Amino acid sequence: MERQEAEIRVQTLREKLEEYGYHYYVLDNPLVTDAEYDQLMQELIALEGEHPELVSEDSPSVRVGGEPLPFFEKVEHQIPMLSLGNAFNDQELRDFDRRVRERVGDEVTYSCELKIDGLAVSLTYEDGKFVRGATRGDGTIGEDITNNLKTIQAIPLRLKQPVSVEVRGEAYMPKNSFEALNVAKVEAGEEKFANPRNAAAGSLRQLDPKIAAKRHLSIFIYAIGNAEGQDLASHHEGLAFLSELGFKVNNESKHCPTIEEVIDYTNEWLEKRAELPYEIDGIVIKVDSIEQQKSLGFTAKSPRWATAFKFPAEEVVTILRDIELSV
Ligand SMILES: CC(C)(CNC(=O)c1ccc(Oc2ccccc2)cc1)c1ccc2c(N)nc(N)nc2n1
Repeated sequence: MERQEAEIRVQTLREKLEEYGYHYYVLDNPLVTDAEYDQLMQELIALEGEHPELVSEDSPSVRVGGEPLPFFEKVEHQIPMLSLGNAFNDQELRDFDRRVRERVGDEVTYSCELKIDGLAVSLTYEDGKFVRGATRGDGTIGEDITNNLKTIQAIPLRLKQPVSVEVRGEAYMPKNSFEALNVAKVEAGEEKFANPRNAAAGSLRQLDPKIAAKRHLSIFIYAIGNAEGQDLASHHEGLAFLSELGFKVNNESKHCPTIEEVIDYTNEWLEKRAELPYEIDGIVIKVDSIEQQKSLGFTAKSPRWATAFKFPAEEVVTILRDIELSV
């Protein structure tokens, strides 16, 4: 195929793969079969191999992973990745609500989200292009794992709007990928991973992105770092904005007008968590109003306007349920 024709075909393939990838990995709603997707990807990789001058760093082909790195560079988060305070029972949730009301008054509503049991990462986009991804690290300094994150199909290489934004999310390994990986580990005589969180962290710490590419990781985006730049009034508007940009946002989040509804939501998901295709270790509760978030501010390392309601480890709940059933 001569160059001009190849250039047009490469562009067409990129657009198709980007659209198909978005529907399959972000919307969980495939437009084509895996075989058709893989066939188009192999055609793109072959054409880029014949015409190296056509390769660009935001081509979908980078998702199969490039060359291994000797080590990971350190990177400083422009906006710190803060941690969350914890609540372990309903009373501690009511205490959180009381402290919030003491500062902002009684007109407060909450946004509740599933707390995905994975690895917190930060993604930086310039003019809509994915330019850097990093681990949380100590909240200020993380490790540059851009090449590994590019292999996560749910991470857009190009946003639907050419905005410069820094977002945070939880990279995770779905339960079925975790089970399959551990079967392969046992067959290879290797040590199994203890849980999907360790498996996701271990995959993203690989210096060879071709290994990360085979681990079928995914991600849910849950915060805009430089939210100051956007004129968003509420947290749930922020989540809608992230979704409009093309990010995968968890759709189980719920707007809860009162702390009693927050408590109902935590009980609902403590019961339903086993049905989810990924592991969660709790619920994150955030004051929904950005203005109220600003007046609540932060402690040394956490927002006063958010907390995490922690669930007991999943296997413990399973054993307890078995005991209850047996008596
Ligand atoms: C609330 C926040 C801590 C994110 N927010 C931030 O990291 C953050 C960081 C600086 C901010 O503003 C500052 C800017 C400059 C200096 C200090 C703060 C605001 C928010 C958080 C942490 C973990 C989460 C998790 N595991 N799951 C979900 N679903 N949500 C989560 N949300």
